[in-house]
Amino acid sequence: MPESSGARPEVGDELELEVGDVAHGGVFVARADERVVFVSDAAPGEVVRARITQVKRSFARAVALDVVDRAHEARRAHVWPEADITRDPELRPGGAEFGHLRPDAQRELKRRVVTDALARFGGVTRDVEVASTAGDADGDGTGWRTRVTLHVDEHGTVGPYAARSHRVIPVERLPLAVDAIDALADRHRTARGPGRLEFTAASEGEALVRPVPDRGRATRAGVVRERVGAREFDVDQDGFWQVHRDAAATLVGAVGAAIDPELLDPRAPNLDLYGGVGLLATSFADVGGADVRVETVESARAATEHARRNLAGLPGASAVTARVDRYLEHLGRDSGAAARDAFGRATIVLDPPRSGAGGAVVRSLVELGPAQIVYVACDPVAFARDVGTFRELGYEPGGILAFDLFPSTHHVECVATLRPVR
Ligand SMILES: C[S@@+](CC[C@H](N)C(=O)[O-])C[C@H]1O[C@@H](n2cnc3c(N)ncnc32)[C@H](O)[C@@H]1O
Repeated sequence: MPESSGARPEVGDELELEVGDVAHGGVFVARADERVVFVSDAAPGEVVRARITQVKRSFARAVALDVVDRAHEARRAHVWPEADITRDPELRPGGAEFGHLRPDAQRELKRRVVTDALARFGGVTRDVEVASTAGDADGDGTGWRTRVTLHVDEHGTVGPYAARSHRVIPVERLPLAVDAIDALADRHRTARGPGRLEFTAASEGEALVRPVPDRGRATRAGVVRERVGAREFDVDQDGFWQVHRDAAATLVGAVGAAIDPELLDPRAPNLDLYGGVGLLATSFADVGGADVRVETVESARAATEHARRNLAGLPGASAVTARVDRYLEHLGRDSGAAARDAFGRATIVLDPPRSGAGGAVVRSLVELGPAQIVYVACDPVAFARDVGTFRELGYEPGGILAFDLFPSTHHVECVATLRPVR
């Protein structure tokens, strides 16, 4: 067993650490001098030599320099050679925290994070399996990103940032990106800086790059076309779209499967909250037909305008630009008894940003009393907190699914159904 030095760790210290379980954020828990140390580039059970990179009052951070003993059975050479443990940590690009482990082991770690978050913050004891997308079943965790941002430093060097830093790291390849972006980025190794380059590979057309300088004007973002099954969606080059090449289809299918058709009233005021360009509004039509009433609510006006056009083939669909919290407050305040009764028959899908919906939005949703809620979440802790609030207010989770829509990173997507306990 490695020994603790007994002294408070300092930034730059190199220690031998015994690595425990995974924590949220792509790091692993170890201890030095009774202090929790979150170690990156490690794996549970390993003994690593690690360098302390940050010391806070209640915890420290460290990065693994090499594995001293008990290398994890799923450890492999990192899919991004520049991010490998054999490199100086200062020169490792960030954004692929699990790339040193085989995909099955990555999904097992994500399972533990989701399961633990649900128990701790949501009070839900549930083992949630993490599924790969159909296209990734035999994959190695590469070739999936259709959106990539690279940074340009003041010398014109292009690359990702190092982990927890704004230092640009030049790299030979972008293994997590789809081939079209990898090839295009190869032709943009230097650029006029400082600023960033935004790469997009939509389902239709060539991959695109858009320079966004820190000073001065960026070129105007164009519109790209995405295809999901037989449907097409226009989206601004700088607007939100699910990043994994299979994510949109996976989520439309998962939300459609999560909506109970028996509870979907086609004439109720159904809602698709945080709707973007209208992607998940189409799940309502998949379950209940093109005439199902559904309003998609999104704060970015440009996205809502696309949503209106993207959903034009669905007569029951509408799109409004609004912040969800204000939209729900307004509904709660201004609805008469008949409208409130109608909300009791509604199905509501919500897909908030990483920070989750938050207590106020959850309370407003529960006040509307919908028949069923489908919650799509990209942060397990924010999701679990919101599930906890739903439960306090009388909505219980039914099925909870998780998908590995961000292979080789620590991110994971969850989809939960919530119903009132009547
Ligand atoms: C995770 S994305 C989901 C988009 C869409 N459901 C999809 O799958 O393509 C979250 C969306 O919420 C929007 N958004 C963020 N905060 C919001 C708010 N307070 N009210 C309404 N929309 C918001 C963002 O612009 C973004 O389009």
